Amino acid sequence: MPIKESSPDVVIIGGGFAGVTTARELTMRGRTAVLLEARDRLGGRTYTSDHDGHAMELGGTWVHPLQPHVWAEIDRYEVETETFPVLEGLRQAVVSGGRVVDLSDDDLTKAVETLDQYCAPGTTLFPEPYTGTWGPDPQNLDDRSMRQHLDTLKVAPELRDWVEGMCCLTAFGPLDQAAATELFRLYALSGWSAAQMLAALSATKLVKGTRELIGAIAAQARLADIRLNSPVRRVVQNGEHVRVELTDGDTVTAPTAVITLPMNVLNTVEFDPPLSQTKRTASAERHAGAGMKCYVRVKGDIGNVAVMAPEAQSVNWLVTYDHDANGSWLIVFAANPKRLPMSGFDDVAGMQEALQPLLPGVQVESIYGWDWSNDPHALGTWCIYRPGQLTQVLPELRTTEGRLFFASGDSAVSWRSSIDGAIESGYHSAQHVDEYLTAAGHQTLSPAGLRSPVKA
Ligand SMILES: Cc1cc2nc3c(=O)[nH]c(=O)nc-3n(C[C@H](O)[C@H](O)[C@H](O)COP(=O)(O)OP(=O)(O)OC[C@H]3O[C@@H](n4cnc5c(N)ncnc54)[C@H](O)[C@@H]3O)c2cc1C
Repeated sequence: MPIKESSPDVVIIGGGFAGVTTARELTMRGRTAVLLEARDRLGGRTYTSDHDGHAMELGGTWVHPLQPHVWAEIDRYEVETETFPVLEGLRQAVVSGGRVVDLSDDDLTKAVETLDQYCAPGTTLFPEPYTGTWGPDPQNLDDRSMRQHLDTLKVAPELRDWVEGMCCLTAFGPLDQAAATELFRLYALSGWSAAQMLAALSATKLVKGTRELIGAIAAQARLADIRLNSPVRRVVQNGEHVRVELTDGDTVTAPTAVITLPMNVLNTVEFDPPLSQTKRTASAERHAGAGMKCYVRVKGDIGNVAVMAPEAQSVNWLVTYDHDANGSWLIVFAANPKRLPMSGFDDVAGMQEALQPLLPGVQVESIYGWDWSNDPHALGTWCIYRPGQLTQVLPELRTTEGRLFFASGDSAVSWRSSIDGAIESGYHSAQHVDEYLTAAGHQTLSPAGLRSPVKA
């Protein structure tokens, strides 16, 4: 049915995990929705792409049982997971003092203990991390950057450089722009344990990719009319409804709308009346996540290796993804792509130069990745707040404005900046919309798929 003719209960803007979960949860409540997604695919900042025989994750990848919402979905749809990277025989190293220092098991234990030390304020700052609240902050840590907090760490250079590399991986942006509290929060969510945090952030992935999971959720959103290639340009609230205008001139009207746009993208859509000043300021300032993740094909079998590097290096982490007789695929993370001596994903020589400090002598054959920061529908990577944004921005990003409800991994209660957070926000937004519609007297449908097979 053309969008013009449909009259759903809700318009959902955005088809990432937040939007698709909202659509499914609304279906479960007998509510109809039109979901408008700008891209030609679902998934948003998760993107499983087939390349060289691999289902490569160009965006969100790692999931973990400590993340309750995504794990419940994995369990529900019986999605297969696998451990990654291959820990057995993994050579771990850190770039320190201009050389590659191999880390023994003892060294790694010390490095993880140093990370515990770095994250220790998370114990008092986030005593109940799953509630999205925070404790007293007499030292005003909310205003501290990761860089400033690193400067308080007095340890051996190799340990400091390893922890600095971890900060780069988490911030995925310049360390003076990322809030120290972001790492404390992840530590608290992981049971106040650096070892568990490392596992939560990089140990488990989906065998067939995140597309299998979002596909399973979308398949159950039976009362949602999911429209791809449907970029929204304007959202107008007037009287009894919300009118959503697409760039192609089409419109869709409903009593409510759920906005799942990334925080950095909010200002690219016109809202009438305008969104709150705090939401607009947050979107203009952006969060700090602006790094580059890509897959790099190198010559020869380099074995299973993971190398961490501090901020002075243009590449801050690499890990073997796979290898065969002819070569290996690496996953490469650069927290600050402006430091990279390369012009684009076709600049093999630039990437080869960037990798030398981590893997001396390595020869690069090709690069495969996605430029999230210049992607108009993302304008950044995962959401890492700047100093001060936790207290000044987060509660407001979730706040309903009239008939507009907000859901996003960027404003989730617990595992914000992850797939889990996006799913969690979808649960909440659907519940809030349903309550609103019920209070306003809108009847629910009995969705065909949910009707009881038992005849009275
Ligand atoms: C490189 C990278 C690595 C990551 N690694 C991990 C990881 O390992 N584990 C993890 O849990 N998380 C990871 N994340 C974070 C995770 O992917 C996100 O937090 C999560 O996917 C966000 O989901 P969302 O639905 O809130 O937002 P999005 O996925 O961004 O969805 C928003 C949707 O809105 C659409 N949209 C934008 N503008 C418009 C418009 N005008 N009209 C209509 N639609 C529009 C977008 O196209 C998009 O589909 C990573 C992210 C990146 C970028």
